[in-house]
Amino acid sequence: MSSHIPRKRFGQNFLQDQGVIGAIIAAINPQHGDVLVEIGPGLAALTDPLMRAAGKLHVVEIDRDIVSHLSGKYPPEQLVIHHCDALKFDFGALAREIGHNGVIRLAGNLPYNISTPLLFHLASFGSTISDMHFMLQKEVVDRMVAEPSTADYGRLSVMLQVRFNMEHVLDVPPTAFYPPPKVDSAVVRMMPWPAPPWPANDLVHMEKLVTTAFAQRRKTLRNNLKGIVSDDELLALGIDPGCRAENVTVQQYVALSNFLHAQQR
Ligand SMILES: C[S@@+](CC[C@H](N)C(=O)[O-])C[C@H]1O[C@@H](n2cnc3c(N)ncnc32)[C@H](O)[C@@H]1O
Repeated sequence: MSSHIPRKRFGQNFLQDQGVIGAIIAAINPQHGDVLVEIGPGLAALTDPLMRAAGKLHVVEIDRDIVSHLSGKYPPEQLVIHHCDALKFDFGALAREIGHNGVIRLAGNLPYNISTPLLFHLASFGSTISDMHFMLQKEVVDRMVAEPSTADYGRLSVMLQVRFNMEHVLDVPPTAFYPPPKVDSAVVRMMPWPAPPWPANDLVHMEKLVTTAFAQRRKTLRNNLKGIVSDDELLALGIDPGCRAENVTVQQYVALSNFLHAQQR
């Protein structure tokens, strides 16, 4: 389908570097019989090798032209195409329907314009997804895996690290794509914690708290959480009220959320 004109509004930057494609497939390590789902197959750079290795592949694609191209190229016994918006797609329902014990594997070179909302959408399906491998802007991957007390550490780092064990897999330069994006890219591996090291009692509560804590990065935690928690309560949890949101560890956010949530009940 060399005639396909890449659509900017769908974040279409197609992988063309065989070395990079091989490295991503090696990182995913697909096995025959794996129940694998790819988001945004595009012109099948990853789809083809994933499908061949697993024997069968499900894909979620929004672009009608790409859907008709793929359905003409691959038989439905090998490639099952879900023509829809990944942001609205119910991956939990698909996992219940096709998963191994209700669990699927996910992969994709994600459209960068929706990467953050898509990550939050996917996080909501929890352990129905056994692992995810995604290509994203490098800047987003840096934020996902960031350690506390660094400029990259924020809401995304905390809310993903509490649910997933994450690993930066490789960096990918713009030249690996057609057309080349303006930014560097990176591949990240995300695995739900089998037993969360810091179990949060209510992730919705924690998300609201973390969003409030990071509302103004340069303000102290005391100021951002005014009226929500006292200095004494923060100190009792081992958190310095005079620090900034970026200095608070995931474990401390969990402890704070669990404490405040228990008080509300
Ligand atoms: C960066 S391209 C990757 C294409 C291909 N996997 C590759 O690596 O060459 C992103 C793909 O996601 C698709 N896409 C964009 N927005 C989408 C959405 N909301 N839901 C599902 N697919 C989407 C695009 O049409 C495109 O095929």
